[in-house]
Amino acid sequence: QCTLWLRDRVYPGDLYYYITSFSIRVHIITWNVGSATPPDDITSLLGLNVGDGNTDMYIIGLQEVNSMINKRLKDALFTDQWSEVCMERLSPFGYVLVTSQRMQGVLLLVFAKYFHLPFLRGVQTETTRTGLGGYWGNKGGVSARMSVYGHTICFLNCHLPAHMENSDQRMEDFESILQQQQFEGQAATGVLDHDVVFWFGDLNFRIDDLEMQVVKSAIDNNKFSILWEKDQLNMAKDSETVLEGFQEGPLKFPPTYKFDVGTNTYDTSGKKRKPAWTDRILWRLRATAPAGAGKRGSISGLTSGAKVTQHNYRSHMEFTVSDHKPVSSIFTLQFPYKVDIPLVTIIVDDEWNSVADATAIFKLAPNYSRSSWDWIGLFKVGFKHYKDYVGYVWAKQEESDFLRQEHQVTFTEEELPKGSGDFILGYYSNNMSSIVGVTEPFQIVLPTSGDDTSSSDSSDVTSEDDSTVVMKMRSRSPSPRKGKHRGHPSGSRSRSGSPYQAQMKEVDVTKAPPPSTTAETDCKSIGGPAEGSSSHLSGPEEQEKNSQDPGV
Ligand SMILES: O=P(O)(O)O[C@H]1[C@H](O)[C@@H](OP(=O)(O)O)[C@H](OP(=O)(O)O)[C@@H](OP(=O)(O)O)[C@H]1O
Repeated sequence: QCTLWLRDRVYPGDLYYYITSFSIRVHIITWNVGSATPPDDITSLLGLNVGDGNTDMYIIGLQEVNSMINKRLKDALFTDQWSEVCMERLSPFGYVLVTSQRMQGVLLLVFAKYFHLPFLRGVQTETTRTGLGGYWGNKGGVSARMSVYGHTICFLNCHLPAHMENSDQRMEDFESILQQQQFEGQAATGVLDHDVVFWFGDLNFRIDDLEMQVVKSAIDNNKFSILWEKDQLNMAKDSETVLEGFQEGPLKFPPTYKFDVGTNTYDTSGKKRKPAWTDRILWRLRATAPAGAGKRGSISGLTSGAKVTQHNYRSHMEFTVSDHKPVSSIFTLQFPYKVDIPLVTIIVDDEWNSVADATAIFKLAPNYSRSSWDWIGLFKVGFKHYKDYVGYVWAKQEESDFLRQEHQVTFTEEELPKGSGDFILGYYSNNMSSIVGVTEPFQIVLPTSGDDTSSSDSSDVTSEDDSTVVMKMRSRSPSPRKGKHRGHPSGSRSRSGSPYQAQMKEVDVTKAPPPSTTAETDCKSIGGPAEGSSSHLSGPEEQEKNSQDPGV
């Protein structure tokens, strides 16, 4: 989890506050899965068998995820098998899918421990196709960016062109991805503007010059250093400006390409590909501001000082379903300060023993911009994503509550699970499209009367075109709240269906650029970087709602 300690005091302008240093642990995986279905057990890939439970985030970048499988599942409103298996394995350990992005076979999944959700803000994703001169998404990059406790991080998963002779093309495509991926917001518009960038994927760089025999003999004798200097990416690091600042750990594992499927034997097919480290994980810290900057409150001065420590960088030979081996790396990211004031605080009793106990109090931060479409979800511990709720209530504020600091919500019997279990409450901000407040786990022990209402997984998949598929979560219930619609809190218009449905409706009708979120205001107010927003709301629909919303 986050370690936190007091380090220093600074006086930026009139503000007086503490700088705290904290760290998060990030586990990154890249794997060209070669259109294979997921293996039964990916425990060792995720390190769940050996981990100390201190990983805060999992970032999983896959390439060559079977598009045909996705197309079939898309019709059935399910997600792809790889996303499913990752969620299945990680959710029991408290990891929730924060965001995902898919472009044909290139898939990026971002997971975090559920209690980090309120501090992961401005989540946005991007895709860039570079296949067929930019028209086809079989090659390219998908990224996810966010601020993590006030520090901007971008994860970029690429599948670059194959083959020995295409080293220059790979570099060109990488540059083109960097140029094209622009996020909304003031401080971090491009990938390289983020405090920390992780770049990984099947980058497809090969080992130049050396004969097959030499390469294989170096591998057999664990003399990888002979190969390092002929690795095209290593060579490019010396000459390509765009690679300045990118760092990579030593390649102490055998080349991860190309294997006969089902074996640990390098390619014996007619193609006879030379082994290569095609699958890589690199990172880059944003250039530190000049000395002295930030003393009087410069934002750039305060965003510098991030430190990345790589704990391991390895391949996983035990996985044989693909012609590539997976590669993983674990990092600690250390930052000089931490934004940890949630926008919404929810207070709940330790136990709900009867329906009458099912209440909670929520408090909004003064700068939080609420929407009348905000809701509070009841999640079973081990939930997979923010739509994976058992029940929900609208985060209603009565007009008479307007000046009060605290607001109460009540769950009715139909929103509660039967039997007992551990649950949390999460406050979903419609403007920010994310959870902005969570409780600690509490127990619900209610009389059992029949079926288990814990939700089952499903997700919606929307497609902008044939090559880009964006997964958006939906309630796990087959048809959430069908036939038991809850009224809208304003009372002036009723809303049927789930909060998800309400949100999707708004997404459909809004085209205007999203507004800055209060999260960003929050960051700025303590000197953090201004952020982009992933909010989908603004424009007429929102204005119409605001005019009816007692809380706005
Ligand atoms: O044609 P594009 O869309 O570029 O895709 C290529 C081709 O399928 C390559 O096969 P071929 O060599 O028959 O052209 C294959 O190389 P290998 O079969 O050598 O692996 C590449 O695999 P990756 O190297 O895994 O990306 C894959 O990315």
